[in-house]
Amino acid sequence: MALLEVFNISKNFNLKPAVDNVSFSLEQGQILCLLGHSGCGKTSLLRIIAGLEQPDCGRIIFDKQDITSIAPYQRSFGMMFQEFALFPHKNVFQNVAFGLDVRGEKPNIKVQEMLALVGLEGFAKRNISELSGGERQRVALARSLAPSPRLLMLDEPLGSLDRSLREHLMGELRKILKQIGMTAIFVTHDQSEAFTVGDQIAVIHNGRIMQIDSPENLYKHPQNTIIANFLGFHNLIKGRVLSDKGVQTEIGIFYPQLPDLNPEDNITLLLCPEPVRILTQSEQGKELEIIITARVREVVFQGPIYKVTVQTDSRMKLIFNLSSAVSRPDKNEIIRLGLPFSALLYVQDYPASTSPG
Ligand SMILES: Nc1ncnc2c1ncn2[C@@H]1O[C@H](COP(=O)(O)OP(=O)(O)OP(=O)(O)O)[C@@H](O)[C@H]1O
Repeated sequence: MALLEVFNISKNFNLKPAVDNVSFSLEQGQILCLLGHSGCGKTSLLRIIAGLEQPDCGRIIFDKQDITSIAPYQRSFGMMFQEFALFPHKNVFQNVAFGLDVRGEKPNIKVQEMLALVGLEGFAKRNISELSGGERQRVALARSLAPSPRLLMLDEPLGSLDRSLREHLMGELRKILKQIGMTAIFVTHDQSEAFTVGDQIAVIHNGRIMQIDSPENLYKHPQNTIIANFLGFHNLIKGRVLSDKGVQTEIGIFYPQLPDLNPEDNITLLLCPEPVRILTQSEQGKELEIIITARVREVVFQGPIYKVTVQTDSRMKLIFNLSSAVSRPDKNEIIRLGLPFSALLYVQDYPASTSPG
């Protein structure tokens, strides 16, 4: 049974849709990430759920109650923003106690509990100016969790931190939210953040949800070209459906799993960048393997992988992730690459003739 249900929410600003017919549901204790480029409508959607903005149409149900029109404070939701706005003149304890004070609750035990939860025991008397960026974010998290919100909304909470700290804190954040079973919506434009923190990810484009899925499903089965591009997949290959359900492309005829399509339909296939291997000169490809012969154009070492750009005879550029445990291919070398057939996926063109679900 879903805790939060959002039905057909839309919101226009100056006649332009910021949120466009969005529906989704969220179970108790789940973390949903709203992922998308700047300006795609993530914050607007969050503000509508928080009650800070009224939708033009649609309904929001929380714990079986229609909350679409009720005031933000009556929703008992928590929020944490990138500009965490801690009170600089109050110490750590007073900051975390803020939401409890407002409700007239005695803060002592709860504040200590929250500081322990975020790994800041012993920090209660510190001034905010004496904290690092990461410690401030922990205080902000403790402050938003202290009043035990029914739903926590986080808008780019790690955006202002440097990369290594962000990477550390995103894992911590998920652990903390899971430890207390908090239901949360987390807004980010950063794919790795969404993959680390979310149970579910909703990819948003022009105010619409393109796909809502687990991180793994999203990565393994991006449904359309917008999502594939957003996830950083480069190998999008145009093709034409043949009468035997094969697909004619510039680099050969393939037989990927296809939805119900007609012969002569023009479609796009995604060739995933991994797993891929280089075949030796004499080696035959394995059964059920796609083989591509191409010239190496660029090799970039990225730790566990080489990012290898190759160019086929038909001048198509493709990019693959090759394990850096094998020897580095040379620039201009002609190589044969082997990929499993499962690396070739059908992706819907977007915008398409039919709108996404
Ligand atoms: N109060 C407002 N008045 C007018 N236009 C607005 C308002 N709030 C948002 N918009 C517009 O709605 C669109 C979506 O904005 P929103 O802030 O929701 O996007 P976002 O995905 O959160 O972006 P970012 O990641 O940059 O914060 C943008 O085009 C923005 O300019």
